[in-house]
Amino acid sequence: MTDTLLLDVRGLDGGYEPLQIFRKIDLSLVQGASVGLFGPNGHGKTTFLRTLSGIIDPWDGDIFFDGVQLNRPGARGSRRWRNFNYDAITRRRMDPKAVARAGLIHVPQGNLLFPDMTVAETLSIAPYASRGRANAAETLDTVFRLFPRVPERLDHKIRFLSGGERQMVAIGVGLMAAPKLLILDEPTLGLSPKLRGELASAIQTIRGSGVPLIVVDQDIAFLEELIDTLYLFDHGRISRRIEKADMPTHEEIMKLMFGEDHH
Ligand SMILES: Nc1ncnc2c1ncn2[C@@H]1O[C@H](COP(=O)(O)OP(=O)(O)OP(=O)(O)O)[C@@H](O)[C@H]1O
Repeated sequence: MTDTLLLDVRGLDGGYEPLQIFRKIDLSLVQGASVGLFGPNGHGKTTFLRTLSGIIDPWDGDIFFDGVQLNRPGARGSRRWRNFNYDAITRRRMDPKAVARAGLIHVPQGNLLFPDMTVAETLSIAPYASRGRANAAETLDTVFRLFPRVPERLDHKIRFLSGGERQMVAIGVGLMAAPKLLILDEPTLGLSPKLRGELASAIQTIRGSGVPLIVVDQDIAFLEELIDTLYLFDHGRISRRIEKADMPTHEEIMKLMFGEDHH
C-alpha cells in the first residue's frame, strides 16, 4: 500500500532519448528503511537515480513519494505543440524543485559542486528546499559534527578541496535540505581507504539518526552494513531484490552479478 511506503516506484522506464537505459523498475521503501543498489558500472543506476529526482523525465511508470505522485500530470506546466499527443508526455513529467521540496534529496555522483563558491556559500544554498522541516543552524551543527574537516574550510573555494572533502560538502548540502529520503550515488568513489572509512562511518551515523537512504556503491560490505534491502541492478533491470535477513555472502553476490551464468 502506498501510504505505508515512503517511496514506491512502479514499472519505471527511462533513458536519454532515443536510448532506453533502464526498464520496468519496481522499487519500494517502507518508512524508515534504507536500500542499496549494486551492479556493474554503466548499467543505468545513475540514470535511474537522476530520474527519481526529476533531473530527467521517466518515459513510463510511476513514482510515489510520501503519498504523493511525483510524475504528475503537467508538473512542469503545460506546453502546446501542434500535432503532438501532449498528454502522453506531460503525465510523466517531473519538477525537480518540487521533488527536492518534498524531501527527496539527491547527492549526485562525483564532483558537481560549483568550483568557485566557498564551502560556506555552498552549504547556504540548500535550506530553501527544507521547507521548514529543520532549523538550518542546527543542521549546520550536525554537518560540522559529522565532518569536522568542513568547518575548518568554510572560506575555501570548492576547487581547492580534495575529492573526499568535496564529497563531505556534497553530503552536507543534502542534509541541509532536511531530507526525508537521501539518495547517495557512489559516495565513496575514488577515495583513499582512510577517507572512505571516515565517510562510511559518517553515513552510518546519518542512517542511525533516522534518515532513510538509497545508496549506490561498489563496496558491497559497506552497503550490506548500511541497508535493509539490496537491489541487484543488471543491464537496466532489477535482477534481484534481497532482504537483509536473506543476504548472501559477499562471494555469492559477486557470483550472482559477475559469475559464469551471468549475461
Ligand atoms: N547524458 C547522457 N546522454 C546519453 N547517454 C548517457 C548520458 N549519461 C549516461 N549515459 C549512458 O547511459 C548508460 C548508463 O549510465 P549510468 O551512469 O546510468 O550507469 P551506472 O550504472 O550508474 O554506472 P556508473 O556507476 O559508471 O555511473 C551508459 O551507457 C552511459 O554511457
